[in-house]
Amino acid sequence: MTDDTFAPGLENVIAAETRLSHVDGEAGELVISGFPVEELAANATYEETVFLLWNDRLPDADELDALRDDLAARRDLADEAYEVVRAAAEDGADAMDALRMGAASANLGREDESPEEAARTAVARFPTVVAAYWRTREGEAPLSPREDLSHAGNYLYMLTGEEPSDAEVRGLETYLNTVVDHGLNASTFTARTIASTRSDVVSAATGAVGALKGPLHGGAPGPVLDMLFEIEETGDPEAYLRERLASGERIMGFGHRVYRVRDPRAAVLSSAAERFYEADGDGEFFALAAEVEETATDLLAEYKPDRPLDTNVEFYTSLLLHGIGIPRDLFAATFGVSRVGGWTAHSLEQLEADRLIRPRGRYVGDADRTWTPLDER
Ligand SMILES: CC(=O)SCCNC(=O)CCNC(=O)[C@H](O)C(C)(C)COP(=O)(O)OP(=O)(O)OC[C@H]1O[C@@H](n2cnc3c(N)ncnc32)[C@H](O)[C@@H]1OP(=O)(O)O
Ligand SMILES: O=C([O-])CC(=O)C(=O)O
Repeated sequence: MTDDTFAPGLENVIAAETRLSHVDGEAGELVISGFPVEELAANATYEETVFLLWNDRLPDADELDALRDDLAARRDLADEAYEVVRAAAEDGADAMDALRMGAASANLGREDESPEEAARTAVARFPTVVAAYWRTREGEAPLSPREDLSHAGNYLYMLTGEEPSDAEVRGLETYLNTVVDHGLNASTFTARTIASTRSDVVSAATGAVGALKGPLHGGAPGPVLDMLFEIEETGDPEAYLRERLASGERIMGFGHRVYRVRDPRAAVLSSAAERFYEADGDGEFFALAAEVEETATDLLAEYKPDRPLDTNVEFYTSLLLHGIGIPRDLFAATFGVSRVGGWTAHSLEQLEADRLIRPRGRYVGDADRTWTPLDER
């Protein structure tokens, strides 16, 4: 017997078993490989986080050194991959399109790698793709990755050409750890679907970039920052937000498929971000953002009383990344630089499960057409 239950958007459908992360949407809690996000985000390096996801335990000191060295040695792209990224930047592609093209080329010269090795190659090379794109777009030559810097530190170095401060590295690591994995979100589901066909990890990560790009998923933080600057200009958060809501627009950085309360990652990112604004004497901008958050949640309750809509991860992502100095146009791609850790771990888990993902559709088209020859239509 077949079950004809239709779940548009697959809402509440359990499509995989995973040990990687658990999202409790009612309580507003996120557990990543056994750790509350608050604990992991603030303490781990990104290398420790990906080790944890790939191995289901924390590394000891030797294992961590070995992973750091291995990732660092994989950072540089093949010349042909740099060409792809350069062509994308010179053609005016946005960062997510460039990342998709670069991701697809990330294992050039290494196509024979095992799934575990391909996972490391993808994680190691995503920052190089994004930084090479950015430098080219800014009219500067891409910088070679530095093996002596951490994953996060090297990404910042490749973007700016300067060695980042410890605070910037810690801020970025907190961000990368916070957003590395989040249940069966759209891009992760995409990666798992691709892996379920016994395809490869780099293909899975490349498809996932395409899913992350959309404004309902990873594309929101750029528009959040634009909104905050526009509100700073007008000086009237309530009037601005009312106008948006009255015209039926969605407020970026709010609402979530699973959370019915404030996304726990908002608190983690907000406290990491606040330090940068205070240190830079820009506390007023941070305070404005907090006022916008409060006003937006009040107005969302007024305009959408039937649906609890609260702050999601993207609101404070925009503030933290801006505070660290990541360019606005790279926010979504920097999300990809983190989430590739989750995508690769899910791909490995799905390869292990070895079950083709293939739901059904409910056919709502015509059922009784007869063919009309071309000259009679
Ligand atoms: C990392 C991430 O992916 S986090 C999400 C990042 N995306 C954003 O911030 C974009 C803004 N938010 C949204 O578009 C949505 O809240 C989503 C896509 C994240 C989740 O949406 P869904 O679970 O599909 O909720 P759904 O679309 O059913 O929304 C329910 C109702 O709330 C409204 N709503 C949801 N989010 C918002 C919002 N941010 N602003 C205004 N209204 C909203 C919808 O318009 C809908 O109203 P309706 O029933 O009157 O049509
Ligand atoms: O879980 C989701 O649907 C979206 C999200 O917050 C994420 O991918 O981090």
